[in-house]
Amino acid sequence: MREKTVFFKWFVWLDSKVLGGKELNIDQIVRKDLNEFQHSSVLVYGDLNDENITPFIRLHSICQTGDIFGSKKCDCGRQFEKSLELILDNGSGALFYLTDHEGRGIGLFNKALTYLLQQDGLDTVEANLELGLDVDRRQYGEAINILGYLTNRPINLITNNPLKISSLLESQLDIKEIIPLWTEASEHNAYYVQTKIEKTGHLI
Ligand SMILES: Nc1nc2c(ncn2[C@@H]2O[C@H](COP(=O)(O)OP(=O)(O)OP(=O)(O)O)[C@@H](O)[C@H]2O)c(=O)[nH]1
Repeated sequence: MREKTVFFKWFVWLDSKVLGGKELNIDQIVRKDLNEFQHSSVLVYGDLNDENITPFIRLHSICQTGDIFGSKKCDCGRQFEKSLELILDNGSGALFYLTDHEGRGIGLFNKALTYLLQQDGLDTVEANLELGLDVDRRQYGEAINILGYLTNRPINLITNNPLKISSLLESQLDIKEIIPLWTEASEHNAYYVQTKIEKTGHLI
């Protein structure tokens, strides 16, 4: 754990769909009840446009159980901490916290249902399928758009996920390097991590 205090810039955005597709001014926006919407946001460290540093970018999918409650069933919480450490060590970068990605896009309630199935021995992929849900329905377009406002420079992407990489490459982002993000496996998440490697093709 770091002792040093570090400063980030923090940005949150609003999808115009939430405003009924209308252009509203701030006075009109504050009077709307936006509480029912989960908003994603991004922490920015250093200067993303510094020509001497390629920023490290992490698109982190929300995981209430792992990131907030510290569940060891998955590796999400430790990945969150480690990606921030990588960004700090690099000197510039951004961590997007994507709130419509819970459970790889199936939502928290359905993720809880998959946990019940996993208790009966199904793996994390089989459990989604057993419920008739996609294995992964996450979209990255919103984060990619916001990243475009922050920088047009090449980036290094922190991930092991091949789907994430292909989505970003399809959107013409200039990715210089993929920064792997494995954390120490424990007896609690070994099956989860193994499933990521064997079934969803996460890169070793
Ligand atoms: N459906 C489902 N989702 C889970 C489960 N455990 C964690 N998640 C979600 O998985 C998402 C993270 O996906 P991961 O596969 O761990 O990692 P990734 O984002 O694909 O890849 P990296 O960029 O390498 O971290 C988060 O949204 C978690 O809420 C589970 O058992 N079932």
